[in-house]
Amino acid sequence: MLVGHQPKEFLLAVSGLTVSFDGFKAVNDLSFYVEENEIRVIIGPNGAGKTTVLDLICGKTKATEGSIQFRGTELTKLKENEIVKAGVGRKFQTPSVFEDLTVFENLEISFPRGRTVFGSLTFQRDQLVRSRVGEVAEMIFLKDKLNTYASELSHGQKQWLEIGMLLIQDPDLLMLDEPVAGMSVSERTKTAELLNRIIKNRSVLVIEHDMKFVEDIAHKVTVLHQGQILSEGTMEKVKNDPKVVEVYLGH
Ligand SMILES: Nc1ncnc2c1ncn2[C@@H]1O[C@H](COP(=O)(O)OP(=O)(O)OP(=O)(O)O)[C@@H](O)[C@H]1O
Repeated sequence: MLVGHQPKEFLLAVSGLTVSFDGFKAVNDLSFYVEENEIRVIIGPNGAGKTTVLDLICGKTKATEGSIQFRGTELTKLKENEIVKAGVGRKFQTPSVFEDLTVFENLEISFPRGRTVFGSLTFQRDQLVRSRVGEVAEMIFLKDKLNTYASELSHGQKQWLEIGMLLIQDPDLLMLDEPVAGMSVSERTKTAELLNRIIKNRSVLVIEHDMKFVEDIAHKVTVLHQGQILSEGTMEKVKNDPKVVEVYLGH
């Protein structure tokens, strides 16, 4: 057993993770480890099990077997809302911002602990929320759009706003499913900049197909194929791995 050997600094330790859908193992005995302040990218062909891995971590899908340890907490036993409270934020592929609210309001309603605070604390809380909204808006390049309705934002700006709505909750692990799909080249560059900035306080787990973007952000890449790891390491290493070229990059 390697238990005593496993270093403590992993933020996320996935081991022996398996999920069967009517006997079909979409994720099959998968193990990988994400460090603090790491950007990990999961790549792989369609149907490899990438989205299912994020579904398992955020509790949307329950594991058939295996373990997901997050800072020592076993996530497979928790409900989705408990996993969010434990510090895991997940963004889905399509933006789900509130179109008829402004950027400010979208960020404000995402601030944790709800809006009802009684008595003298209200003022302090308002100040805190406003300053945090300002900080996050700056980070996601929307500082000058605070009063703009989300419906008027570009697709890329909506994606950033949704990242902001997660950031305002200060998660320790942020999971993003194809964050740059549909973005312009300059928006992609800015998104890479954004991710590199936000990992000072957290780790990021990204599913991505855009290899240029993966090169720009990944500290480490995990290549999935048929629910298992085909290859793992730096982008340089995996892109030169003949197995990866054969099943994914060569196509
Ligand atoms: N709830 C479910 N019930 C049955 N089968 C499922 C379910 N969720 C996923 N699958 C199957 O598991 C496999 C992995 O799907 P998944 O969406 O995780 O792949 P992916 O790597 O994210 O693919 P893509 O790049 O196309 O998004 C697919 O064959 C899919 O049909």
